[in-house]
Amino acid sequence: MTKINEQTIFHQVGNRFQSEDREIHIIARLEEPLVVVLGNVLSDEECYELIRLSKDNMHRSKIGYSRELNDIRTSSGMFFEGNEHSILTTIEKRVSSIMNIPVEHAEGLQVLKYTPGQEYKAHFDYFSTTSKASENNRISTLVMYLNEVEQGGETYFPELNFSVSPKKGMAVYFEYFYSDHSLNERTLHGGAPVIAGEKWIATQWMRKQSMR
Ligand SMILES: O=C(O)CCC(=O)C(=O)O
Ligand SMILES: [Fe+2]
Repeated sequence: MTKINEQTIFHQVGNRFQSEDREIHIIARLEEPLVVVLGNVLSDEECYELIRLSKDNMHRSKIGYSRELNDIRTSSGMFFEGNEHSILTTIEKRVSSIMNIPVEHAEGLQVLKYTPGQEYKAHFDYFSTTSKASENNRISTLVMYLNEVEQGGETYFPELNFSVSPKKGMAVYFEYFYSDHSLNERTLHGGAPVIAGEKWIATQWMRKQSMR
C-alpha cells in the first residue's frame, strides 16, 4: 500500500453509503488525489428533468471568471440560478451530503451538452491565484452524467492515466484542496470529444466558503 498523506473532504468508504435521501454506490476510487466514481446518484427521472429544464436555455459555453467564449470548451451550457424548481433543491441537498460540504458553499448547478466533435480540453476547476474568484476558490467537483453517450465523451485525467466513461445516473467526484499543491495539479481533467450521440452532464462545484 502507498502511504496516504493528506486528509480528504469526502470520507465515505466501502461499497455504498446513505446520502440525504438516496443510497449512493461507490464503484471505484483512486486515493490520492481522491477521485471517486459513484453510482445511483440520480434517478432516470431526475436526469430527464435536468435535461428538459436546461434545453431551452443552452448557450455556447463561456469559461472562467471573464466569461468569454473560448475554444477550450466547445459544448453548450447553462447555470441554474437559485432553486427555481423543487427538483433542484432535492438534488442540491443530496449533492451537498455526498460532497460533505454545506449547501451554502454550492455554486449554481451547471448543465453542459456536447454534440459529436465537442469537447472540454484538459483544465483545472479551481481558479488561478491571480484571479479575484480565487479568494473563495473551488475545492471539489461532482460531474453527474445525465444520459447514455453512444461513443466517446469520457472524463479523463491525463496526469493519472485514468478515465471515466459516462453512464446515466452515475458521477465522478474529485477534490483539490490539498496543502500539497502538486496533488491539486494532478486533478487536471477534461471531457473527451463525443464521437457519436449527445453527452449531457450536470456539474456541481463547491467553494471553500459560503457563497450566500
Ligand atoms: O465533460 C466532462 O466529462 C468534464 C466536465 C468538466 O470538467 C467540468 O464541468 O468542469
Ligand atoms: Fe472541469
